[in-house]
Amino acid sequence: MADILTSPPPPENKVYFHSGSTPTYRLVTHTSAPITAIPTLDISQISSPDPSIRLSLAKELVSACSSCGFFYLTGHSLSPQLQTKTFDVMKRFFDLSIEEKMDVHVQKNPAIRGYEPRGETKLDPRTSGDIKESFTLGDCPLEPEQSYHLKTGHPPPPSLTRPQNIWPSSVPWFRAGIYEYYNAILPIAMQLVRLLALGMGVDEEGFVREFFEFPITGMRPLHYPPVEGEGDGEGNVGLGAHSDFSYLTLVLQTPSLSALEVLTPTGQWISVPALPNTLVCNVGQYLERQSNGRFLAAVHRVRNKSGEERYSLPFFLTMDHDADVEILVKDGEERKFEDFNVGDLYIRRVLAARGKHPTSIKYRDVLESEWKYDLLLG
Ligand SMILES: O=C(O)CCC(=O)C(=O)O
Ligand SMILES: [Fe+2]
Repeated sequence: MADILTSPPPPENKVYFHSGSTPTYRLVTHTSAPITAIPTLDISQISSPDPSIRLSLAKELVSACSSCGFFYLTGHSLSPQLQTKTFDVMKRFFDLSIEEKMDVHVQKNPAIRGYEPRGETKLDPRTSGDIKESFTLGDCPLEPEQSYHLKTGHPPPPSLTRPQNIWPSSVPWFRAGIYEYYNAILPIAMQLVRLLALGMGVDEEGFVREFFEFPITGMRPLHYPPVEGEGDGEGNVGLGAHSDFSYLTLVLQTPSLSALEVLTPTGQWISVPALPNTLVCNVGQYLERQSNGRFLAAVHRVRNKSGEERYSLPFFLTMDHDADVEILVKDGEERKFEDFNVGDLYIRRVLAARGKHPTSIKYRDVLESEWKYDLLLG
């Protein structure tokens, strides 16, 4: 079945963006009232013994995911100290010399993770490249910080012979600092998953067991230098318009700067300024699919016109790479997506998004239907 987002575009009322592989567009609707700001979900009462409080949070979350696909998250357990320390760690990393950073360049890692300098990616083809630098890491059963054995009850697969992340060995504080944040944000993302399950009317425990035992995760420290100009064309896009290749994304951004912009369902770009002690969260393509399009993988971009250096840290939660996902089609609803295997979909998107990487080149002549998540392991 054709993916609704990649079938031939109608003549007007559409916005183009990058979805990880093929050029994609989204129709602009004119039916709902315009959204001028994203909603806020305050989860400070998430552990309340009163089930009605959790249920009402779950309903708020479902409403945020279906109305705009983006929301602010407050009342979470990330301490202000950890947030400050994490920004410090990111700044120190990006302040290293380009030679030191290129030592962990993404091309040196078969698992397609590592450092990417300014201008190397181009999510919007009209630009000369995204004006940001980044460092990508992700799930790895071999890295002790991720407690694979504890989470799954079994040791890492013996076929896995080397770690999937690469780390700059001369600056151990970077790995330590990034993992401190990773291990604080993952449980918050899982709190949202449980709320979503409750909100969608499925059994929470079963949902987590089936899809989130040792999920695909990604984290990407980002540095955006300031850019000039009003237009969204060449030269001034930090990160081009895209929807996320995740289930849920939680972003920490430099406090008090405005740079992130979200495309509302009615087609307006709205600013999502950083608020103190507040995360920005969004629905990714996996959740959009699983929910049969009821939840929106909202399109967003970054333009840092603040005149200051901006740092941000998205945490991308996906699902277990071996999970088979059935689309939750409601009675009377038209099915919009095919059921899918998480790892197969993931690898297709990753290879397409990094076409010049040695791993992508190696598998270029292999049938796409034969690509498996294991490509990243080996
Ligand atoms: O920098 C940000 O605020 C957002 C980053 C983002 O959208 C991404 O990495 O997918
Ligand atoms: Fe994104």
